Amino acid sequence: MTTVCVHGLGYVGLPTAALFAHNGYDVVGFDVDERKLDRLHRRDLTLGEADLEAYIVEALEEGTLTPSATVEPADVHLICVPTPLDFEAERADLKYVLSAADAITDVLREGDTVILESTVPPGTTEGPLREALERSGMRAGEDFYLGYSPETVLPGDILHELRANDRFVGGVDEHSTDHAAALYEPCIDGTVHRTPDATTAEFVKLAQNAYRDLNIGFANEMARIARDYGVDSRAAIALANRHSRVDILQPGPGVGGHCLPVDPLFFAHDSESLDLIYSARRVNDGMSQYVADILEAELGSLEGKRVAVLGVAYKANVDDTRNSPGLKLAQTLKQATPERALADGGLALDTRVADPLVDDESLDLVSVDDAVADADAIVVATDHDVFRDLDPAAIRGKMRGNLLLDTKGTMDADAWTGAGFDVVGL
Ligand SMILES: NC(=O)c1ccc[n+]([C@@H]2O[C@H](COP(=O)([O-])OP(=O)(O)OC[C@H]3O[C@@H](n4cnc5c(N)ncnc54)[C@H](O)[C@@H]3O)[C@@H](O)[C@H]2O)c1
Ligand SMILES: CC(=O)N[C@@H]1[C@@H](OP(=O)(O)OP(=O)(O)OC[C@H]2O[C@@H](n3ccc(=O)[nH]c3=O)[C@H](O)[C@@H]2O)O[C@H](CO)[C@@H](O)[C@@H]1O
Repeated sequence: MTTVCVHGLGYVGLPTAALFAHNGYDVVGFDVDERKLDRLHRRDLTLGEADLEAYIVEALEEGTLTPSATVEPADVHLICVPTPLDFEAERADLKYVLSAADAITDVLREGDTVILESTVPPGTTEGPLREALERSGMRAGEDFYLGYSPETVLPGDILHELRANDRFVGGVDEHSTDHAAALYEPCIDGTVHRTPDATTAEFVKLAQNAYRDLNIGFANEMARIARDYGVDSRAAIALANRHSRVDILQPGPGVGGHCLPVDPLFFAHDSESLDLIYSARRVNDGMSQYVADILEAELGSLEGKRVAVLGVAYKANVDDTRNSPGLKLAQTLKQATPERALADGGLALDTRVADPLVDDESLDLVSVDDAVADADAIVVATDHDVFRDLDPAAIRGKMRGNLLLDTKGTMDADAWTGAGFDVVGL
């Protein structure tokens, strides 16, 4: 039986380990975080995706997936470790990838395959990763196989996308590409595309996320322009999308998560040709200030006002707050009352933040009821289903004011207007 060692059991590595374990491979999951391994041994999974949790637990129960605190020799090593970006330097921090490579070097045998799945700047597999692995004394493409295959699953729908998405696989030579592709082919329903080389596969991953960030940036710019013309941006976008060659995404309070605000900037690692990519980042990052400006315009002034921000998960129906637009908006609002006004005896803006899906003591969250109590305005920053179930009349009864600023276009505007709200969107 082919043995696989997965390095890094996070959002990407754990589902991937389970995928291989369910498809006839004998999988060891290695992570440097012993608490994570402990939780896996106790079957304590909190991924927020029930079908995925069941799938992982099944692999653990069947013994085809074994969590391990040591790196084991294996026919295949899959690297799924973090690749943070140093925003100032615009350089990816490859220390986790290189430390995984060092660990692999200790157990690497002739004929083994190493595949990097983490998102990285183009050239990482052919360059630093290859160099680190060849310290074993073996040559990539000759003594062992080396390739890159990006993960493209959408958080919120990971199990389905893990099996359904097409995959891109590029090796440092043709044999490496073939070995890596043959590994994934029996496990997924999507097509495995062989890319000309590893660098192209790395590039494709970044292109996908940069394109999505750009498209959302365009939608956000449309929303700003539409407001200037008194046009409903979402209605206009829906109509524009009726054209078979137009597919504009939706405006919102910013682009959050672990990937879209970060990955496009990986292109800057060894290129100075970025332009639109920076513009999209600027537009998307500017949305929290834009939403704060709309709020101020609608309320007349922010001084002494109470605002409820609903939603700090970075997107609908997840509990992940990394690069959260809702948190950034709350932060922007907290800094919104000018010091001058405060010095003149003015009152600061009181912002209260709620998200029933997020359980994080460091965030100072309150319940939705507490957030809206005596509030002048509600700003919806995440399109969770639970917010659509809120009762507008009951909420109106608790509030001082009647403004609903729905940045995601998710609430039933007629129902909220009917309950006495002024509903404003992006
Ligand atoms: N989260 C996503 O939706 C997503 C999707 C596609 C690609 N990616 C990319 O996949 C990579 C992993 O992301 P993630 O979200 O799974 O990260 P994560 O933080 O959830 O998990 C990474 C895991 O790696 C472990 N780790 C760190 N160094 C290690 C080492 N040397 N050896 C073994 N384990 C180590 C950490 O303890 C952690 O458990 C990143 O490059 C990310 O950009 C993420
Ligand atoms: C190309 C692509 O599809 N990549 C996906 C992406 O996953 P993600 O979860 O980060 O992506 P999104 O769901 O797009 O959310 C991001 C933010 O954009 C906001 N948004 C979204 C749509 C819209 O119309 N208007 C918006 O404003 C949303 O609220 C949220 O804040 O990266 C993963 C890791 O690389 C990939 O694996 C995964 O395939």
